[in-house]
This record gives sequence, C-alpha cells and structure tokens, in this order.
Amino acid sequence: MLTAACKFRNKSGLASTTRVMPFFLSTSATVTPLCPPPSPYPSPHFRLPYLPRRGLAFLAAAASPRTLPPTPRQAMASLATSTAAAAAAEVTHLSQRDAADIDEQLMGPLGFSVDQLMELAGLSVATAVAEVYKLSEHTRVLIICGPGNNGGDGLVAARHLYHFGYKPFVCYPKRTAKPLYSGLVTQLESLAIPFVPVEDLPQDLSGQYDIVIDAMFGFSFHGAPRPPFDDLIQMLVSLSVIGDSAKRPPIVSVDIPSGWHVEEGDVSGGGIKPDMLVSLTAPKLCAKKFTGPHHFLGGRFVPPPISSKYGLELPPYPGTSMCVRIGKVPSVDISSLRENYISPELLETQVMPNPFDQFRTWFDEAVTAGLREPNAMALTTVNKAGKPSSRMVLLKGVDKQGFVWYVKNHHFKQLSIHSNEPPKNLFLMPSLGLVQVHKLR
Ligand SMILES: NC(=O)C1=CN([C@@H]2O[C@H](COP(=O)(O)OP(=O)(O)OC[C@H]3O[C@@H](n4cnc5c(N)ncnc54)[C@H](OP(=O)(O)O)[C@@H]3O)[C@@H](O)[C@H]2O)[C@@H](O)CC1
Ligand SMILES: [K+]
Repeated sequence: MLTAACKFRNKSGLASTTRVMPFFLSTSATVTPLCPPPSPYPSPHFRLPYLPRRGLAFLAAAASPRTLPPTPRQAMASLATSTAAAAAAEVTHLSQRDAADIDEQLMGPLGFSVDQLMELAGLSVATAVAEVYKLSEHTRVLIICGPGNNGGDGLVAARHLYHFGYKPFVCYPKRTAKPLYSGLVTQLESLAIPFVPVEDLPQDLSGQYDIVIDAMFGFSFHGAPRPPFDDLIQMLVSLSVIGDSAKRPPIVSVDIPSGWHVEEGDVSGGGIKPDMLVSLTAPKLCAKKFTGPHHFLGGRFVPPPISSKYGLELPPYPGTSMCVRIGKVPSVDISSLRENYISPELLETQVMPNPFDQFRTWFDEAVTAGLREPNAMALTTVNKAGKPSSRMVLLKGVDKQGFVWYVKNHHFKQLSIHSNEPPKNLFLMPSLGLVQVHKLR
C-alpha cells in the first residue's frame, strides 16, 4: 500500500514546499481533449442537502425536460437556495399519536419486528454521529439509555460506535428484563464496553467524555421525568449551558430531546439543548423547536404504505447512507478546518521510473480508497499574454501517450493549450495524502 509522502526531493534538488504537496511529478504527455462530454450529471455520489419539492422543481427547470439531470454547476448554483429552503423544509412532523400508530403498523401488518427496527434505528444514530463528530477528535462517547425502545436504540448505537472505532460507555440505570434488551446488554459486555452506574458519573461530564448521547426517552415520554432520569436530564442541562461548544462534549438526542414534550418541545425553556438531533422514521412535532446545528433523519425503513397513509414528505437518503441531514447546514469556521498530514517520507528511489505507471498505481489506490471523483483534475493553461487560468475537468483516460479529458467545444477554444507554456493538471487525493501535479506537453 502506498502511503502518504511529506517530502520529496527530485534529481534537480527541488523540494516540495507546501504541507499538502508531498509529491511532485513532472512529466511529458500529449494532451488529448475530447468533446463533447458524454456523461450526464450528477454522478450517483454527488450529494446535496435535502431539497424540498420546490427546490427540486427549481433544479428540474434548469435541466431540459426529461433529458439530463442538472450539471454540478447548476446544482451548486441552487445550493444556497436549497440550503436556506431546507431550513424550513416541508418534512412531515408527526404527532405523538401518529408516531405510536406507525410503530404499531410497522410491527403489526407490515411484518417488522422490534429488534429489526431498533437495529436500523441504532445504526442510523451511530452513522449520523460518526458523520458529524469525527473519531480523530471525539473518541469517548457516553450513551445514557432509558427504560424503553429509545434506550434500546442507544444500546444498539453503542455497539455500532464501538465497531466504528469509538470508545463507548453506557449508563443504563433501569434495565428491562425482556430478552431483546438483555441480549443487547450481553452483546455490549462481550465487547468489554463499560456500564457506568449513575452514581459513578461525574457531576461535570465535560472532562471525561467527548460526546454524550441522550437515549433516555422517545415518543412515549409523558409527564415529568422520574428518578433517576430527572437528575440525569439536569446533568445534561448543565452541560448544555456551557456556552463554548469547544469546551464541552456535544449532546446528541435520539428521536426526542429527553424531557421535552413530544409535540410542544421544551415548554419550560429549562430543558436539554442538544447540539444534534437524530429523528427516527420522521421528525416528531417537537423537532420544529430544535435549534441546534445538526438535525438528521434516520430509520431508513419506511415502506410506501406508511408514507402514503400518513402523507409523509421525507428527504431521500443519499446513496447507501443510513441517515440524511435535514435542516440548515451549519456554517463552518474555515480556519478551524485542519488535517494532520503525518506520513512517512517518500524517497525518489521508491517511485516508479515511469511516471505513467506511478500515476496509474496511485489512481487505482484512490479509486479503491473510495475517493469521490478521483478523476477530477484542475487543468491550468496559460494564454499567449501569459495569463494563467484553471478549470476543473474530468480525466477520461491515460496511456503512454498522455492524458485524455473532456471539454465542451466552446470551452476547448478557450483552453489556450497551443501557447508556449504546456498545460498542467493536478489531482488532489487527500485520503492518500497526495497531490499530484503533471506537466502536459
Ligand atoms: N417505528 C418507530 O417509530 C421506531 C421507534 N424506535 C424508538 O422507540 C422509541 C419509542 O419507544 P417507546 O415507545 O418504548 O418509548 P420511550 O419513550 O423510549 O420510553 C418509554 C419508557 O419510558 C418510561 N417513561 C415515560 N415517561 C416517563 C417519565 N416521565 N419518567 C420516567 N419514565 C418515563 C415509560 O414508562 P411508563 O410511563 O410506561 O411506566 C417506558 O418505560 C422512539 O422514540 C424511538 O427512539 C426505534 O427503536 C425503532 C423504530
Ligand atoms: K432521547
């Protein structure tokens, strides 16, 4: 397996100077642009936040009728619109009654078992958590489980998080004697996942855990929380009042923020303020009051009879994902984005003598590693006046004669590849720790 490089010195003594450019490969190649581009967009992996119907209509109008789906450019142009619209998305919110009805139908005439649904729900929670809170920065996860199925979702999520590489701790003070629950506990014990008694929890959870998952109560919650959940909820309330989210573990609520009224939300205003909510099957009415940065939907099992009976408007799940973000995508502090490019040194003696063979090896690794569109490359050309310009194109082939990519006819005229300065292409393969630069001739 080829690993990342952090420093490379070529024969002429040139060293790469940036942290993200571990390897500089310069070669001669023939440029063969083909036109027009043959493949419609977007690729199956192109991923946008959920677009409510109006947003989809906007995109559909941008594409010619019944022909091509929108190109990435068209899709990106509508991203701001769709993102804002998604905040007020027309996702169906369920009443407590409907949520319980759906539960009954799924596990009655529709043939599901509670184990199945719980497994899918818990898996959704784990994948949503992993999507937002990266393992590199959030390892220790405390899962507080209640006495019902919401607690069961928490037990399942703990198991999946363990297998994803997290270090779960489970607080499960009111165990249910049913075989489903004792089985879930046995599974966690077999993974040596610690069960923490309530009295052993520190009053301030922020020092010991990187994420706290609230799986205490779901849609059957009613009245005021009884012991010991009253204290546990208060513990999470005190956590959520620590303003600086960087100094405390984020709180992830499963289906309902525990203690909230299932339909009216945080009625007193003194309840948990989770950073993330993973609604299951469909959001409940209280989710309209959720103001945290991350709202996801999980429970990818809703069959058409349920959707049509309850008129459910739910976002499509992308690809094979078990969860989908709903609501506004939070704005990111760009300066806080960082990756540690720690990798072994790559020596000139370790690279293949033929740069095309080397490119092919790295490219195959990029595909195997699951990079999205690894054939996307920045193509830079310089016009006769010496003015450089870059654009993203898709590589469509490579052989000993050079690289082949597609551009539209009128774009081809603007490429200026007949100037003295040969064009260069650049591939970014971050998960391999690679940036490859090729000089084309
Ligand atoms: N199809 C779906 O939608 C799916 C749903 N799934 C999940 O199931 C969840 C709903 O599960 P659920 O019905 O077991 O209810 P949930 O809220 O977990 O707990 C009820 C327990 O809490 C107790 N309790 C209630 N109030 C209390 C209070 N004030 N203070 C203290 N205790 C209180 C109550 O006791 P009781 O009042 O009955 O004595 C009972 O023991 C749902 O939100 C979702 O997470 C997924 O697993 C699969 C697919
Ligand atoms: K909950």
